[in-house]
Amino acid sequence: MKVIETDIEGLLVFEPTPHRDERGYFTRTMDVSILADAGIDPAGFKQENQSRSYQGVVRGLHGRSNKGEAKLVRCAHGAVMDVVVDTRVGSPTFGEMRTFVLDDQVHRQVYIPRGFLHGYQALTSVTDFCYRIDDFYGPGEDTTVTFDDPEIGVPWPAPITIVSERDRNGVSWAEYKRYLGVE
Ligand SMILES: Cc1cn([C@H]2C[C@H](O)[C@@H](COP(=O)(O)OP(=O)(O)O[C@H]3O[C@@H](C)C(=O)[C@@H](O)[C@H]3O)O2)c(=O)[nH]c1=O
Repeated sequence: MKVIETDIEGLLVFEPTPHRDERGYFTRTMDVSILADAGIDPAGFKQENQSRSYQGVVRGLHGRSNKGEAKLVRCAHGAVMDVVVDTRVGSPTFGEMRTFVLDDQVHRQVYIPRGFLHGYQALTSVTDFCYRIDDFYGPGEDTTVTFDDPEIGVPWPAPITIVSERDRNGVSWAEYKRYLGVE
């Protein structure tokens, strides 16, 4: 499993080595020693979640108030375009967005530290997305910035088919920055 640092502090990509044969494939999806070497406490994860999305579905951009929530995300079936936005006040990359294609071929995972917005678009007819989070679900702490905020400008690669009510009612990035005490 390769650990790839990105140009955003703390944002890491994990790239396993899948073994393919006539039956299908085998891949490791988590290794506590590799996580620990990368500075991530594997015991810190409290929940693992899985969601299924149909082609074109967009989820996000989601954040969490108070201390935030770190995530280790991957696409178990199909493909997504994953997107993160650094919302850590004082970070040199505050407000910057990065995107990653995650799929069931390369099996890359992204570790998203606390203090980011996160979202993704399903690119395949049936898309299963799995992620660990380092805190228990806190519905009262959900925050949502609108997926189509023009200032953030996420380059969603496919026609958008379904967006939840929560996500349709997200706030603008300008409003979120005011909430963070920026600008
Ligand atoms: C995330 C979550 C949702 N739920 C419930 C709440 C609701 O009834 C239903 C669907 O929730 P949501 O619409 O918020 O699900 P979803 O839009 O998939 O939310 C997720 O989006 C991606 C982009 C993330 O980054 C995740 O952290 C999470 O926010 O599941 C839980 O019970 N536990 C959880 O941990």
